This record gives sequence, structure tokens and C-alpha cells, in this order.
Amino acid sequence: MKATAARRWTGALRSPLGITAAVLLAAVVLLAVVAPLIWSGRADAVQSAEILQGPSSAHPVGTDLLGRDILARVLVATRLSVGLALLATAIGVTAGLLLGTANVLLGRWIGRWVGTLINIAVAFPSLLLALFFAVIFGVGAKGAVLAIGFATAPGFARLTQTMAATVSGRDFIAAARVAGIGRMRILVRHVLPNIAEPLIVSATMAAGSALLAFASLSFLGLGVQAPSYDWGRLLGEGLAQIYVHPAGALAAGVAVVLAAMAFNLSGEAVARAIGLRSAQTGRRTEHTYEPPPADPEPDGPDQPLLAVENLHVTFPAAGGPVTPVRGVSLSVRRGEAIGIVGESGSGKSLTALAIAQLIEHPGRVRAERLEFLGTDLREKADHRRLLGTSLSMVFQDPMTSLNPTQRVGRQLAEVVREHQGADRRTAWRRAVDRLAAVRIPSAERRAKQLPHEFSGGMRQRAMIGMGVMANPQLIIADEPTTALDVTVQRQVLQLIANIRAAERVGLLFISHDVTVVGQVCERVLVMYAGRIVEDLPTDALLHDARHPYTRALVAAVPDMTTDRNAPLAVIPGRPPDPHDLPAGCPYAPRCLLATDRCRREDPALTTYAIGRRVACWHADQAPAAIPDNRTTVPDDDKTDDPIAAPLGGERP
Ligand SMILES: Nc1ncnc2c1ncn2[C@@H]1O[C@H](COP(=O)(O)OP(=O)(O)OP(=O)(O)O)[C@@H](O)[C@H]1O
Repeated sequence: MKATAARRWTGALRSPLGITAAVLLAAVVLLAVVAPLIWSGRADAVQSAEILQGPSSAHPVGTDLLGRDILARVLVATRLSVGLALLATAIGVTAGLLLGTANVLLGRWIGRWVGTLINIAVAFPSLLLALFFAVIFGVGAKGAVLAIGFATAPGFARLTQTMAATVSGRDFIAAARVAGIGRMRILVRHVLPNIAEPLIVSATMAAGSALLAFASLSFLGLGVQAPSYDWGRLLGEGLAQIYVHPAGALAAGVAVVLAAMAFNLSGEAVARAIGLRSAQTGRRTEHTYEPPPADPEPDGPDQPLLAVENLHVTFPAAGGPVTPVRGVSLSVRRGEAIGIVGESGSGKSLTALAIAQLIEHPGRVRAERLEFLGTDLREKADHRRLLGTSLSMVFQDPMTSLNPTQRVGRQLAEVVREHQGADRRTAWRRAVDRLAAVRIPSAERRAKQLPHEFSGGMRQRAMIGMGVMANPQLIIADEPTTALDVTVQRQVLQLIANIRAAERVGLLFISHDVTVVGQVCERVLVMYAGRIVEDLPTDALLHDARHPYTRALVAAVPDMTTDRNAPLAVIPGRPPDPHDLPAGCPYAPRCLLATDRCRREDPALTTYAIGRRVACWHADQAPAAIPDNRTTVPDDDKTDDPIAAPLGGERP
């Protein structure tokens, strides 16, 4: 592998770009080292008889106002010009690295503030920043070095931050965290080596820009001060005589341009070498593919795969924090399929996202327990290790969950490349295998296609294929069939059922459609206003539900006997706004059984039989005695109610 890398670097160096960059850089370095030793005397020799001479054999680009040889001065100035630019770059790169890795070193909260600071700083043009800092740090070489250094820092910090964030999400970092390795060590050992190459390219180019910036500050009189001189100063001095003596002014300018080119072309050449490398092998040479570890059996047969207790999701809002998920408790066992149903806005998706740790800032997730495979998902490092491997998600819209610009097979392959460090070929083979497993015909050929070449159903099957790329033990499917027509819906449901049965995968299936949930799941959790209001086996759904809301949901689903000409059944009213929950039971305003107590006290979810929980003050009433809203609401009310919540999606 090392030999191949060396060959690639040699190849890049032998290209015209590489040769030009190497020659220019070598010349600049050589001059910086030797020019002051050889030409200092000549550069400083004042010759009053030769003031402002044009080019001659004695002075190839003429002399300045004091009769000093301009060429010698330009050559001697190489050391100071390049040295100061490199010093400024070093300051910029160090400050940028510190700011850009604050996330890794100091944690997310401080990292976020630093990120905001960086975002503000990069909004300013760097030359403007340099001028600003030059004024603050004072006129002179020291001030200019600091000014250019700090002006370089934000851009570099932004690049570092973006790349560090990508690497920090990888499993080997999570594994290092789990192993208790300190932040500094993680940064130095794991993060920096993985982002070093692009950072080196960027630093090289930053040196070119620093050189130009330094020349500008010295030219303006803010940089190097007499009697010292750099290219910027020489340019300034030469410019005053440009009409009588143009060569004298141009010499320093040419030197700046050539040296800046040396740095920029070197950066370009390194980038090419790296680009070649990533195109051929990918940049994850540190991992080899290992098949996923044997399923760690949760301790004991009764230990759930997923255990959630008292889950809350809160968002800040204008009138105070709003909590759309308010104390959800559930568990999923190996091979078990649990459905979550409820109207739009009841908190189903947020529950799923919170479990998968996908709630973004400023949302906050709290739970007394949030365990998957015995691992506390509230610990960041732990969930990263599990997400994408043992836990996978299938989202509602196959259009938006697949990247339209990437071949489907590659997107699937990325899962095992990302999470298990599989090499390109192994990952591709598995992608094709999984596509075949989800019954995509001609999987090999289809894997090479883009998502738009797939039908909606095929795309969703591909998504499910992606979900099972890394042998998950729990699939969370959030309305995976809502966007599909009924026939395809059935195929996809069948596929999910097959995978579950064959691989004993746990399933958390979210849908607003109680019929669909009934087809796939053994147990149903009914959500209302951010809480579970009923938990019951699927076969009890039709005739033995205790909560009036569950009964209303079931009653609103059209069946074979429903009059197709009648308006679609609805539950009158609409779910409460999470910003403005009523006192007592949140379903009370829509419930035909509601009493004063219901409007005053919110019933807790209580177990009333094995595997049965309900949150209703009237749960002891015989199910047959609980009216469902559909049968008691006159047709006129249903059609006239503009805010009534429709149920069931398309009619089956
Ligand atoms: N980022 C957010 N900030 C504030 N409120 C949010 C946010 N995301 C969701 N909500 C609110 O949380 C409530 C529950 O949303 P959620 O998406 O979980 O509902 P759902 O039951 O999945 O509905 P649907 O079937 O329409 O997806 C909604 O009232 C929604 O407005």
C-alpha cells in the first residue's frame, strides 16, 4: 500500500504541474537560504554615483534612489518575505486548528459557540480582517505577522471544523471514546491524521495568500519598516519611480508573483496526488472489512432490545418550551413488531427520531431510560457505534431518503464502508446481495442505476435494503408505505414482515393507518398529544380496545361494508396544539364519555391486564359500551367541520 502511495506521489511530481511547482519551490527556498549570505553587501552598498540607473550589465534591473542594486535587494528580501509569510501562516494554521477542533477538544456546547464565532469571522474578506488586525497590533513586521495570521485563521478553522465533524462521526472515533481515550489523544491520534492531507494542501495555499497579503501591508507602509525590507517595501519604493525606471518596480512584483505561484502550485500538486489516491482506493486505508460481530444477545431472554422510559422531547418556542412528546415508555423485544399509531402531530415521528438520536439542536431529549441492546443511547459515543449498524431507520419518502446524484448500489455500499470500514468491492457485493434480498430484479444492473431510474416501490425496497445492509437488530420504519400505492404498499409490508421473520429483527413501525399497523405488528401503541394512551395486542384492536380514541381510530377506517358514497369518516375536532394543552385528559374535548373528572385530571397510563395498558378514567367500561365518535356524529357535522382530522389515508 505504501509503495502504491509513493508511486502516486512520484507520478504527481512528474506531471508538468508537479515539475513546475517543485522547481519554483526549490528556487524560493534556496534563495531564502543563500541570497542574504551572498548578496547582502551588494544589496546594502550605497553608490551615490549610480542613483536610479536603468538596467545594465553591472545592475541587471538597475539601481534605487540610493544607488543600491535592485536585483540584489530583491533576492536578499526573499528570506524576510517568505519567512514572515510562513510565520503568519503558522500562526493562522495553529489558531485555525485550535478553533476548528474545539468541538472535539472542548465538547459540543463550547464547540457550537466557537463555530458561531468562526461563521461570523469567515463572513469578512480576509484582507479586510488583516487590515483591521494590522491597525490593532500596530505598524511593523510583528503587527503584520499577527494580523495576517489571525486573518488566515477563520478560513482554516472552518475547513478543519467541517472535516473534523465528518471524521468524528465515524465508528472508530466512537470506539475510541467508548474505550475511554482522552479528547486530546483522540484529536491527535484519530482525527488529525484523517484530515491532515487536505489541511496540508490548504496550508500551502494559505502561505501563497499570506505572501501576497504581506506584500500588500508592507507596500501600504503597515508591514516591514526601514531599514529592513521585504518585497512589499521594495515594490512601494520602486513604484514611485515607475515612469522613469519601470524595471526596478517590476522586479519585486515578479518575485512576489513567482513565490506565491510556487506555494499555490505546490498545494495544487499535493491536492492532485491526494485526489488520485482517493479516487483509486478511497481514503479509508486504515480499516479492513470485518463481518459484523455476532449478535450480542441482550442479557437474558426477557431483556428488551429497546427500552424507553419516560421519554420527553422539548423545543424552545416563543411562549415558553413546548413538549410534543411527554413521557413515552415502550419496549421492543427481539423479533417483535410494535406499531405506533395516531393522528398527525401526535408525536410518533419525534418519538422515533428521539430513539435514533436524530433530534437536532435546539430540540432536547430527556428520558429516564433509553437503552438499545443494553447500551445507554443517551451516551453520544455509544449511539454512534450502534446507529447504522444494529439500528436502522426507513423513512417515509423514498424520493428524499436516497441521494439523487449517486448510484443506488453505491449508497447502500456506503453504509458498510462507513460503519464497518469494508473495502469498496466487498461493500458493493453486499449492496447487490441486499438489493436482491429485497427483490429488486437484476440487482447487479440496478445497483448501477440512479434513484430516478427506480419506481417508487423499488426505491422504498432499496431503502429497506439499505436498512438491512449492516445486519440491524431493530428497524424503525416511519410511515414507510404512505407514499406508495396500495399494491406496492402490500409488497413492501410483506417484505418487512419477511425480513423480520427471517432475521429476528425487532420492528418499530410508525403509521397513521391503523389497518396497516394491524397487518404488520403484534402490538400497537396508540399515541395522542405526545403520550401513549393505549397499548394493546393487535388482535384486540378491533373489538377490545378500551380507549375511546383507539375505538374512534378503528371505527374511522373504511372496510368492505363502508358505503363508498358516504363522506370519509373522521374524528370530529382536532388534536390539541402542543403549545396549548387542555387541563385534564387531552382527548376530553373530543370524547363522548368525558366527565368533569376527565376535564380536570389527566389519567396515567396504567396496566389493567397482562400486556394491556390504557390511560382513561373510563377504561373499566365494557368495550361495547364505549361509543366511537363516527357512529354518534351526524353526517352534517362531519362534512361541515373544516378542521376535522381525516384518518386512514387512501382507502384500501
Ligand atoms: N422541530 C420542531 N420544533 C417544534 N415543534 C416540532 C418540531 N418537530 C415537530 N414538532 C411538533 O411536534 C408535534 C409532533 O410531531 P411529529 O412529527 O412527531 O408528529 P407525527 O405524529 O409523527 O405526525 P405526522 O404523521 O404528521 O408525521 C407536532 O405538533 C409538530 O408540530
